[in-house]
Amino acid sequence: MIDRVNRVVLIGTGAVGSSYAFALINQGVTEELVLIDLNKEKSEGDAMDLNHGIPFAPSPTKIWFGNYSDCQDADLVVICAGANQKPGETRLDLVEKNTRIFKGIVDEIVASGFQGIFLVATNPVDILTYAVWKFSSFPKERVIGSGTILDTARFRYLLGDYFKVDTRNVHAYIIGEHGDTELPVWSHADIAGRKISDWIGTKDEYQQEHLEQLFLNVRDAAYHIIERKGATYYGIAMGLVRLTKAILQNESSVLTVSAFLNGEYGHEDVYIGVPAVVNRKGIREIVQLDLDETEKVKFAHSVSVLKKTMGPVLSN
Ligand SMILES: NC(=O)C1=CN([C@@H]2O[C@H](COP(=O)(O)OP(=O)(O)OC[C@H]3O[C@@H](n4cnc5c(N)ncnc54)[C@H](O)[C@@H]3O)[C@@H](O)[C@H]2O)C=CC1
Ligand SMILES: CC(=O)C(=O)O
Repeated sequence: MIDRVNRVVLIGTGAVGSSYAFALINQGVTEELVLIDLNKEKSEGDAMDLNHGIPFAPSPTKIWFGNYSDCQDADLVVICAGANQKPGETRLDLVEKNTRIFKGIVDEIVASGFQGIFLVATNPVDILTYAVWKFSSFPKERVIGSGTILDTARFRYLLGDYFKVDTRNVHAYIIGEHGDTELPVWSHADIAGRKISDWIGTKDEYQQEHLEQLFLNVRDAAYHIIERKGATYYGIAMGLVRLTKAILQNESSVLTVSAFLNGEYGHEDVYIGVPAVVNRKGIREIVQLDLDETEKVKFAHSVSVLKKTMGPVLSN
């Protein structure tokens, strides 16, 4: 339970940021929420609008349009600022633009005296989480990216839908880059303790090729949504609230986040999506799944694509 006043500072109140703010107050997760955006008018308007919903919230949240000095007393700074993908663009296409934006933002946050935890959602999220770690010089445990939390949620949702079971009984992870090289960990995917591979064939309609297509729908979900409505935001907003709760309420929950690898999974010096135990201190530990050979190769490919992309941008 919350035993002190928690403050969350949100940088970037666009589609993702404002959806996060809305979901956060609806779940009564923090006592204070500060909104910051380059577009001050929008951010100020959001603070007014959200405050008017507080009488309907499960518990009060004090919300205001603020500035970087408010980060000094923050427990968590969540960054959703920056460009999003236009139809046809990949997340990696955003790397240069958003890294430049992040340098300015992180410098301001650090200058405030902030001592809490960074949570990054802006894309390409794995590389920008690495950039925050590098620009801030914070301990790696206190810099977290949303990683594949959304992809894992999409995977569980689609598996639950396919097998007609509650998604909360589906235990399955998407790991790797939050992007085109991500992979499903089929070797450790189960429903209620029974491996997904064992469900195949138990009914005529359960077929392996359907699962392959299901994963492609997970991997390409952002493209499918962006084609239809220009951006995705509700899913990630709820994922960010889930992470916020795990952190502020010291849950030690296992969530797939972008975490710094220092030998885990046989790789180092990269932020990438893996299951990790998340609590008030940030990332307590990475959960190392015993990947099969195919999964190891795919994961290594994902690591190499991230390193190759961020090399020219973050090498100095
Ligand atoms: N990690 C994930 O799973 C997901 C990540 N995203 C990413 O989240 C990011 C934000 O997406 P949207 O909210 O749709 O974009 P948006 O364009 O609606 O909002 C971006 C906001 O950032 C603000 N901003 C830009 N530069 C800033 C600066 N220097 N300081 C403060 N604020 C600044 C803008 O004024 C704008 O309000 C994108 O990079 C997008 O790709 C989106 C969905 C899922
Ligand atoms: C945009 C994005 O990263 C997503 O919806 O997965």
